[in-house]
Amino acid sequence: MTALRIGIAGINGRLGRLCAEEIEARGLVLTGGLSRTADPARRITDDAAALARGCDVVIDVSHPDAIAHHARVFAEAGCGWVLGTTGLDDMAQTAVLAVATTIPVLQAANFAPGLTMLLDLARQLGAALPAGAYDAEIVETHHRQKLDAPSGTALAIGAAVSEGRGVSLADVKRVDRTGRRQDGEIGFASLRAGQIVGEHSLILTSATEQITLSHRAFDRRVFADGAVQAACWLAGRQPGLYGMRDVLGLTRGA
Ligand SMILES: NC(=O)C1=CN([C@@H]2O[C@H](COP(=O)(O)OP(=O)(O)OC[C@H]3O[C@@H](n4cnc5c(N)ncnc54)[C@H](OP(=O)(O)O)[C@@H]3O)[C@@H](O)[C@H]2O)C=CC1
Ligand SMILES: O=C(O)C1=N[C@H](C(=O)O)C[C@H](O)C1
Repeated sequence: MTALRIGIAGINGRLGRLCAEEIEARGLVLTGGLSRTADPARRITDDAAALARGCDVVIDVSHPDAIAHHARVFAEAGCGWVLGTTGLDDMAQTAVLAVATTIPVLQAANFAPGLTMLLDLARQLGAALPAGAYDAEIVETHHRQKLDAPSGTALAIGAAVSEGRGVSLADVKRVDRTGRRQDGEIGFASLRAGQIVGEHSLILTSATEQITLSHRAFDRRVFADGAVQAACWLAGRQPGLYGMRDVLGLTRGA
């Protein structure tokens, strides 16, 4: 059996570097990386197509502006795509969905297992606690270098609550909190400070009680570990769009 060949788009970034370490720690083959600055001595190319041709799976933790291009060239190369980059605009997200008919794509705003579980719980709470009685607010806190807001994870939590409520997040999402709160809104607040790795809370408040689901990542390795686990799981799968719950073998709960 030949060893799984994994590449990393965004290999010089905070998470990309840790994914490289995790691949090597597991004895897997790190084929190379993608950066805007090639470094052949470290097997780093600036050509996404060249990287993809030599890989079974590419872990993508790069930048939203690169995603539409990656979609095109990874589909041409026929490699698997573990996509953790967040902050995608509608065009990039549409490109991701389109190539998932050609190659296996695993998209996850958050590779941590605990957060994957939290999404299921958020959907259940959304379904159980009526929008007219329970106000949903999502608070996320990250390091000062983070580019996108709300975080991809916060949006995924909002989407899970919306799904439970049978509505589309786009119709109820509120980031600008000027004005009176309307029933059914899902509000987002983003804090940026220091080197905080990533914290998310979903707060549901009625007139008489409050329930909070919280997750705190205090070591970025939780994401690197999940990303590499996802790459191993994705290799050789049929084309399609997958998520971390598939990797964890979670079945749809009530
Ligand atoms: N799914 C998950 O669990 C997680 C997802 N993330 C997401 O992963 C992404 C990367 O995060 P992080 O590692 O902290 O970010 P970094 O900024 O540290 O790394 C991103 C890398 O992408 C490259 N890059 C920057 N701009 C561009 C561009 N315009 N086109 C192509 N490449 C570019 C840079 O490398 P170079 O200069 O070498 O080109 C940079 O090192 C973010 O979207 C973040 O939200 C982060 C943590 C967890
Ligand atoms: O940029 C980060 O750091 C993180 N980004 C992801 C997101 O936007 O949700 C996941 C994690 O919270 C860290």
